[in-house]
Amino acid sequence: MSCANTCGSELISDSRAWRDLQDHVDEIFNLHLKDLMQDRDRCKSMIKEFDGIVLDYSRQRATQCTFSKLFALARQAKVKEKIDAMFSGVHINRTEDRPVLHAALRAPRGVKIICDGKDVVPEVWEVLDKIKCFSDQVRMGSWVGETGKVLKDVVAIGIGGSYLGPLFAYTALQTDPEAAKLADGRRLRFLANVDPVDVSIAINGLDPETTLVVIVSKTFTTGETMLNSKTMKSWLVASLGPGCVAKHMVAVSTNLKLVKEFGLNPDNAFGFWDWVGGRFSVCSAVGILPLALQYGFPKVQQFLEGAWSVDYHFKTAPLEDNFPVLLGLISVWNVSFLRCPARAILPYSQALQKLAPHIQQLSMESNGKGVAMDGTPLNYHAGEIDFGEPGTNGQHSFYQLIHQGRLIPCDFIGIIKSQQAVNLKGELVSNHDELMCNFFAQPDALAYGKTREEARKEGIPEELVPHKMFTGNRPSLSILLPTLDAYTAGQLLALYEHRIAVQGFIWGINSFDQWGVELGKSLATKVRQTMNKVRTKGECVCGYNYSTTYMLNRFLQGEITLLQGTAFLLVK
Ligand SMILES: O=P(O)(O)OC[C@H]1O[C@H](O)[C@H](O)[C@@H](O)[C@@H]1O
Repeated sequence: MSCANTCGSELISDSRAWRDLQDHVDEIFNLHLKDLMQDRDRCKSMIKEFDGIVLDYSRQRATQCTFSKLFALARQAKVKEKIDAMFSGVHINRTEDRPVLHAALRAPRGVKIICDGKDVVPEVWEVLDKIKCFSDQVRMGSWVGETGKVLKDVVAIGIGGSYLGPLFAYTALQTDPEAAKLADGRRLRFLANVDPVDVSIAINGLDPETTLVVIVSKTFTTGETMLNSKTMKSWLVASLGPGCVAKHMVAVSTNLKLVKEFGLNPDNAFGFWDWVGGRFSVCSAVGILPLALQYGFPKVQQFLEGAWSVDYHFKTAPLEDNFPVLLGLISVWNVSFLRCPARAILPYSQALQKLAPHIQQLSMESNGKGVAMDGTPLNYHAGEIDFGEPGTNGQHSFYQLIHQGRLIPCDFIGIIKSQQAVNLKGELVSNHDELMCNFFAQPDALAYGKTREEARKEGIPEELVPHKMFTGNRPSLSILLPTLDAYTAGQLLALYEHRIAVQGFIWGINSFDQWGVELGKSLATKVRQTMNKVRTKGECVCGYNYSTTYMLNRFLQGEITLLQGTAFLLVK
């Protein structure tokens, strides 16, 4: 029974557009991609270009009729109206009563984006101008450390949305020749995990005299970031004295009160706003400050321009030509109708190695929800499991499952002109062409497969035929970018950000909160108190179930065993 009948609430699954798609699934299950790919007109209608990006979604298990039905679903879910509401500063993050305006972070000067009666773009540029000024000073050596040395190394402390997006962008530009030149002599490290091992990796080879620490935390309360910040502060102070903090530590946060309480000068803080969700904050000071310190502000501005190009397209293009809408609809089709549990993100570029980890948070934290906006439990799955690796590494790892195991729609991302050209004499193709051969081969291998007859024709022994045949009919889409630079990295970021929002708009969920991460955090607080009492007062572990009590005791006693073991070794 649909919820509409029991509690007066409408889920998208109650709509005719949804049921129409459900009825259409069997028709699609009877078709094979190898046949669909014969239809040139169909393929032609499923290849689109926008601002240098080529999107080919002809290898989706879908016909033109499927897409008409998907557009009807988008209209039913009021996707266009929701996009407009987002760009107009409506509080679409209803559970937190906040607007969702990360697009305003990359709006060019002069564009007006009104939020609660106020144009937010001038405030955005005030912070960007401050970042430009500060990063120029540090890079040019007019802002120096406690002992007068240039601060050539940066450690950016932050986790989740205050880490993954900036890391993606940093890595994408690291091997871009122009960006690399701008970063010459500088190092940017990220410190996310509260694991002391991560601290030791972050500071390995760094000198406190030449290191600037940037604390990045939207709330300035995240346990991991706060402990790492204190650890880094003590590392700096131990060698440079307490007065060094003003020159060696700055912060990015929406909570400037807590920044001050931490002991930082508010002048050394770069603000942003509640209307920027953590995982959507790459284009705020969260990403822009560390990236500008590494690559210089003008380079990072190109990243903002690339993202804005997609923002503007998303806001203005009709549904049928709108890349994020198309991508979002494809994912809804695969998850909710073809029942695919996951999505593989497969960039054929080593520089995009941190794309999948960023999308994991962006997508799974946004759409991993069980109730609709009004609290009604969903009777369909929202969200998917995102994972991926750069090609061809993934091919030698998990592609087996994608070719012969589970049905996993794949995003293939290719680059026309590599950041690094290597052309060896005597080789059939250049190294980048070699990489891209795989980008072109894999989608067809997945779509066409290999029949029993084809396997037999190859002379494969009969008993091995079932093992060496491929069912095919496995969906993928391909995105081809002209090059990988700051601009296209920004485009790619915005494409995924908006695609994920579209999925949430259709599923009727709130993609902009993340209450699901809270429960584990609050239980950890209880464990922290227990650990402290056991270690400092010798109290016993109590108030937990048998399993947790056992494991906690084992952990707490383990240290003693280890110490005894060490002592034994010493005695020996
Ligand atoms: O930026 P912060 O406030 O430190 O938050 C860092 C991260 O922690 C939380 O647990 C959330 O799940 C993330 O969405 C957030 O990005």
